[in-house]
Amino acid sequence: MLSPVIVALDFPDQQQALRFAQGIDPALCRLKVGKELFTASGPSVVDALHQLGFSIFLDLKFHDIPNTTAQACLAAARLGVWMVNVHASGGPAMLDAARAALDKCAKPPLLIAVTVLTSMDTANLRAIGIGDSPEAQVLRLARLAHAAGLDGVVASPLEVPSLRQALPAQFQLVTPGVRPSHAARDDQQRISTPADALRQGANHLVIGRPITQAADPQRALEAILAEIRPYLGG
Ligand SMILES: O=C(O)c1cc(=O)[nH]c(=O)n1[C@@H]1O[C@H](COP(=O)(O)O)[C@@H](O)[C@H]1O
Repeated sequence: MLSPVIVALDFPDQQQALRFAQGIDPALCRLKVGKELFTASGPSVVDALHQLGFSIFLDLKFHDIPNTTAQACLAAARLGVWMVNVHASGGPAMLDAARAALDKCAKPPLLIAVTVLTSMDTANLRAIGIGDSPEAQVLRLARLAHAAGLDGVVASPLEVPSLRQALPAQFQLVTPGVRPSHAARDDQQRISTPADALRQGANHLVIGRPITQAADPQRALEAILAEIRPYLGG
């Protein structure tokens, strides 16, 4: 089974991340290395996770001038990761530069754009000068990302239906803010269950604390997979 679950490895250091990863079957999920873990441990954690057999989403959400972003994407590609991301709000020139840089790679990682963070709601958007709803802003940024030739976007599960309608089927939808019905919401605002996200057309589910903080993470992962099995293609 090609699992849609990407476990967010939000740990403070490599030792804790590897201890967690050693208790998880790489056939059941991919792993996401984000800012906390990568800042603490650097590329060595990516190498170690590759050696354990995991595919890695390097989630550093690059957002900078086009040249800097493009070079950062290339550096990520050299680590052999499966997926990298940038902020769509970096604008068309930045997205084009990231795409052009990765197109030079023999085997480029998937290039994904973050739209509106799942921790943001209408009030937060208004506070940074955006009067549109999260859904309208997500759609605008996703169209920009698609026009620049990116492989997909990160958005909350709540926007998946409108994104699926507006963009081609092969455009990848990566959804954090996913919570099994029994789990705490934490700091996420725009959430849904794993089954709902897939039913609406999400391709990949990013799930952190409901798995990483579980008493038995492998069991928590298996329970989520059992819940979503009816919605998996193939
Ligand atoms: O790019 C992401 O992965 C991301 C984008 C977003 O809009 N919201 C979001 O929560 N994430 C990431 O998804 C993960 C969610 O973790 P949990 O809230 O613990 O499930 C974290 O690692 C976030 O950095």
